[in-house]
Amino acid sequence: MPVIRALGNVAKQALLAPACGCQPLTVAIRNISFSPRQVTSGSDASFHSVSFSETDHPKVLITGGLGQLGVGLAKLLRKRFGKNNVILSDIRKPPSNVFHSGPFIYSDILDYKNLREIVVNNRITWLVHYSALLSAVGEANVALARAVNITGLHNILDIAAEHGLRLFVPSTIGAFGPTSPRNPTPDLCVQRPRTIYGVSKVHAELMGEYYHHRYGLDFRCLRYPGIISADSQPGGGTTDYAVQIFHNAVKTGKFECNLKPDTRLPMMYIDDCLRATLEVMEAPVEPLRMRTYNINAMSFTPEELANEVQKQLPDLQVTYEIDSVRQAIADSWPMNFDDSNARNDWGWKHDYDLPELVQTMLNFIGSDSRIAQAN
Ligand SMILES: NC(=O)c1ccc[n+]([C@@H]2O[C@H](COP(=O)([O-])OP(=O)(O)OC[C@H]3O[C@@H](n4cnc5c(N)ncnc54)[C@H](O)[C@@H]3O)[C@@H](O)[C@H]2O)c1
Ligand SMILES: C[C@@H](O)[C@H](N)C(=O)O
Repeated sequence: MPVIRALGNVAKQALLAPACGCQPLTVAIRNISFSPRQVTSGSDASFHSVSFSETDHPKVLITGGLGQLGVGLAKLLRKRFGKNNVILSDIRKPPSNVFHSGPFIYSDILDYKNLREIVVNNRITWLVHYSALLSAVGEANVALARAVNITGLHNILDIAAEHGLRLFVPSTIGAFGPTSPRNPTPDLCVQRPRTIYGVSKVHAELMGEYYHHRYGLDFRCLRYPGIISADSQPGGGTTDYAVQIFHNAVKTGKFECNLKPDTRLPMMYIDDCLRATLEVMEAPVEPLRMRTYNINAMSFTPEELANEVQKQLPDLQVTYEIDSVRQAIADSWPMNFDDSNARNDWGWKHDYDLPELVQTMLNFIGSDSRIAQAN
């Protein structure tokens, strides 16, 4: 493949002569949807040029879509872009309501060719990469977390660069560690997390930004706080207690918390999180001074959350049985998140503070359990 070899030579020259600057190379690469994997492997794959008119809706693929966040995001994006323009994917079997609500496809992010086939056959233009092992589950299975969160991400980056996709990868408050400023934590500061989850997310931030600067990849990343949702279960994180308390409060009136009562962490209601994701994906390029932004809504401790729930359900009894792994993780994470750059650059604004969050969660779970009892 002479074109690929020629590109490889250009890339080598650019690396050997950094004084020339990489901008011309970046522009050339961007225009032909260059994939670093194609050049280094010398594969026979052809280049793809994806052109869409301004009025076309994006064609979106969501990986890891059956977790806490993916189904809600698919619903939001389908409302905006049309049901068939948003494909959910995962390695798990979808429940029937999800299967019947729009396109679903099997996709293992560790299988590069399968991913490429899906992107090509469905003419994907936006990729939302949700697959991951979260903080607590990751510590219990470091090898798998490393494979999914790091090797999987490499596949995603290469596919996105190769096919000129707009790529969203969420990061997290977990991308910070005990040596980061914790109250508040700004966008740019020391990031030395102590979990495989955090390490893999810092890696994702850096690799995405590198691909953006080096190859022109349209990479967008938000660092989410702990996300709280009523109709989807968290996948094994440190902030899961803040979801479980609502279910237990409604169903049993008792909750055993696995974090200490004064553990303060940034949190957000799922509707705010998903709206932020859509907004940053739709944002024009010009105001995006950075490619990775903190977003925040509120910060609270288990005790403060319990007090707010008890305003509605005064009989709720909360006890504490500390999980040492989760506690150590939480103690190394931000207590308050500084998201002023997101607010200034692309207009981020949250809707839900603690009282609205609690009211909304209890309404949702309460009505859900009343329906279940009636059936
Ligand atoms: N939920 C939160 O509080 C939160 C906070 C910050 C960041 N995030 C990030 O948002 C994203 C979505 O989070 P979530 O809470 O929905 O996660 P989750 O753990 O609930 O779901 C992750 C999904 O990834 C899938 N998956 C695992 N291995 C896979 C593979 N090899 N190929 C394809 N899919 C695979 C799982 O089956 C699962 O459905 C993650 O990247 C997470 O790090 C979440
Ligand atoms: C904070 C977030 O990344 C996830 N909910 C976790 O606790 O692991």
